[in-house]
Amino acid sequence: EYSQFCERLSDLEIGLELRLDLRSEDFSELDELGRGNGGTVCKVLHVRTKTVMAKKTIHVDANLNVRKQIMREMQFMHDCNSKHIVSFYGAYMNGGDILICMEYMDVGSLDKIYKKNGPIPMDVLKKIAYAIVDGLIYLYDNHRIIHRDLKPSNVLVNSQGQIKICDFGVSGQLNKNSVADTFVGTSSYMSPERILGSPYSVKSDVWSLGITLMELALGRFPFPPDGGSLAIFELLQHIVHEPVPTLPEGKFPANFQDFVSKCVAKDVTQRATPSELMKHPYLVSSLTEKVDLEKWAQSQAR
Ligand SMILES: CC1(C)CNC(=O)c2sc(Nc3ccc(I)cc3F)c(C(=O)N[C@@H]3CCCNC3)c2C1
Repeated sequence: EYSQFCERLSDLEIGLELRLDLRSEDFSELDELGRGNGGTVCKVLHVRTKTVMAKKTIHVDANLNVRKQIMREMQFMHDCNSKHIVSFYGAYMNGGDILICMEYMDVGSLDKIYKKNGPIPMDVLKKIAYAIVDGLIYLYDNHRIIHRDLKPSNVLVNSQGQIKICDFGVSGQLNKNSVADTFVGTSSYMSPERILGSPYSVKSDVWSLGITLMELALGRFPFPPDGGSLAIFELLQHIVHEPVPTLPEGKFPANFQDFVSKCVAKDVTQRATPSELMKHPYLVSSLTEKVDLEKWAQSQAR
C-alpha cells in the first residue's frame, strides 16, 4: 500500500518536472529562426534539461490581469498531444511579452521549403493535407480550438519527415488582444465571411487550408489568378467579390482539384467541415499510399 503511494508520488513529481517552470535565464540562444510580423522565433537550448527548443516571443499590449489570463489559457497547450501538433513545452511572461517554448522542427516551415525548392510534389502534398486536417480535427474535437491563422508558415517539418501545425489560437484573451497581424503582410488566408466580419468558425480554417494547398501545389499564392500582386486591401476586396481561385485545368489530379474546391467554397454552407474532408477520396487514398517523407524532408533541409 505504502510503496504504491510512493510510486504514485514519484510519477507526479516527474510530471511536474516535465511541466518546466521556464525562465529566460534557463536558456542559451543558438540561432534566430525567423522574425515574423508580431513575433520573433529563436532556436534555444534549455540548459537544465539539455533540450533544444524553438522559443517564440509575442508582444502583448495588455494589462497584467489580461496577461495572467493568457498564461492560464496557455497551460491548456500542455494537454494538446497529437502527432500533427507541434509539442508545447511551456510559456512564461517577460515584461510585456509572452514567450512560448515549443518543439524545434529542424527542417522548417512549408512556405520556406516551397520558396526554396519549388512546388511541393503531389504525393508529399497529400500527406501534408492529411496531417493538417487530422491536426485541425484533433484541436477542434478535443480542445474546441480553431486555428485562426492557418497558412504555409504555420505548418512545420522535421528531419524525421513529421508534419505538424503550430501558432493556433489557443488563448481566447490572446486572440482578442493580439494585434491581428493578418492584415499585415502581403497575403491573406482569411475566408470571405471572416473578411466581412463574421466570427471565426472551424470552416474558416478549411478555407485557409484550401488556399494553403493551392499555394503549395502552384508554388505561388493563388490570388489574383493572373499571378500579379495586389495590395492587401485590393486583395481582401478580390477575395470577397471575385470568383474563388481555381487550379489550371488538367495540371493536377481530379480528386485533388475536387478536394480543394470543397475547401475554397465561398458559401460556408457549401464548404466542407474537417471531418467531411477526412472522408474525401483524396485523403482516404492517402492512408494506403507509401511516401518516404523522411527522405523528402531531409532533401529539403535548410
Ligand atoms: C494566433 C494568435 C494571434 C492568437 N492566439 C493565441 O493563443 C496564439 S498561440 C500562438 N503561438 C503558438 C501556439 C501553439 C504552439 I505548440 C506554439 C505557438 F507558438 C500564437 C502565435 O504564435 N501567433 C503568431 C505570432 C506571429 C505571427 N503569426 C501568428 C497566438 C497568437
